Amino acid sequence: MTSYAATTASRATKPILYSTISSFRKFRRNVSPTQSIGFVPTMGALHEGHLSLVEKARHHNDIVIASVFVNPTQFGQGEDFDKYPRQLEQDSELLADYGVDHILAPSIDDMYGNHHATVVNVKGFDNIPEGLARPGHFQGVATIVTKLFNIVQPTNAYFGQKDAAQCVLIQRIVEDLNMDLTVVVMDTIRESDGLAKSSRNAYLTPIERQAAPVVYRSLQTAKQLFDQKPNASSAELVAATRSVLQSEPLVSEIQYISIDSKDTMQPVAQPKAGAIISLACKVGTVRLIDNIVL
Ligand SMILES: Nc1ncnc2c1ncn2[C@@H]1O[C@H](COP(=O)(O)OP(=O)(O)OP(=O)(O)O)[C@@H](O)[C@H]1O
Ligand SMILES: CC(C)(CO)[C@@H](O)C(=O)[O-]
Ligand code: BAL
Repeated sequence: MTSYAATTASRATKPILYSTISSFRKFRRNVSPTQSIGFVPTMGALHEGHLSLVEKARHHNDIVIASVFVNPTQFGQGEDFDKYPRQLEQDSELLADYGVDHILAPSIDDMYGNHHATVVNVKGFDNIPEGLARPGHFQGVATIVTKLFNIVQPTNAYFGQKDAAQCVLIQRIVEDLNMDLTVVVMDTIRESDGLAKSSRNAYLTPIERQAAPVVYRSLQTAKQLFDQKPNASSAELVAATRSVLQSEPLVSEIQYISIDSKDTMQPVAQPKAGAIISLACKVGTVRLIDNIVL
């Protein structure tokens, strides 16, 4: 990452934290239409992946807004909603260092109330591999992101390629619902050993953490095979990826390995350059996802 944080370490103004949608709206109504707003939605527990989005937003907008909201509707039964790390104070300090102007962190009650009945459902996403692995997840994401866009009304919104299907989903919503904003997708930020940064990496035990880079290594193996043999089928590339994952005893479950169109995230049998290979697996009990572009 570049050194924006270092140059702003002594930034005079701290971000303003809004814990209610109505207090945020009072501020938002007074923003001049000539000012651009960069928006970074997050679930908190921030790391350099999130901060790369903030950094980009800071460089390209007059005002930068981040949201911190652990959205219950995108977690399925038995998933980690309850234990998802929550550390708003520490996140606010990081966002201050990176030059964020405003933080929206509403409660679940404020966001959903008692009578919430509207959902946003983008056709097809229940049937892609990540949608099948997490039933209801994409409806939850589509609904909360639409709500956040309505509240924040950003000029530009920033998302990470690590959640590849989420990026395609959000681009679809913006186009289909004629939203007047630009979606910017940023590369996945990795640890030095290749593991994609993720808030959920904190769940890994030290020994699982040592094993976890196998995820990225397995994807790189597929990419190398594709580079050597551009007519390789998806089945061949998936088999190569699977065999690397299976060589690591701490990989306890492979949920899917899939090669998908970059525009729709629908699986393709014969990949072309630009297709995305993505996977979800468990290292110990921790579910990790990752992808790379072929
Ligand atoms: N390593 C990363 N590089 C770039 N962007 C990232 C990275 N990790 C997360 N993001 C992006 O940050 C935004 C907020 O993601 P989120 O708060 O879910 O973080 P996360 O670390 O992916 O958490 P999780 O553990 O839930 O996967 C999303 O747009 C996501 O794609
Ligand atoms: C976009 C998002 C903030 C919606 O809750 C979440 O899915 C995430 O953090 O990627
Ligand atoms: N990073 C995507 C949010 C989720 O896993 O629920």
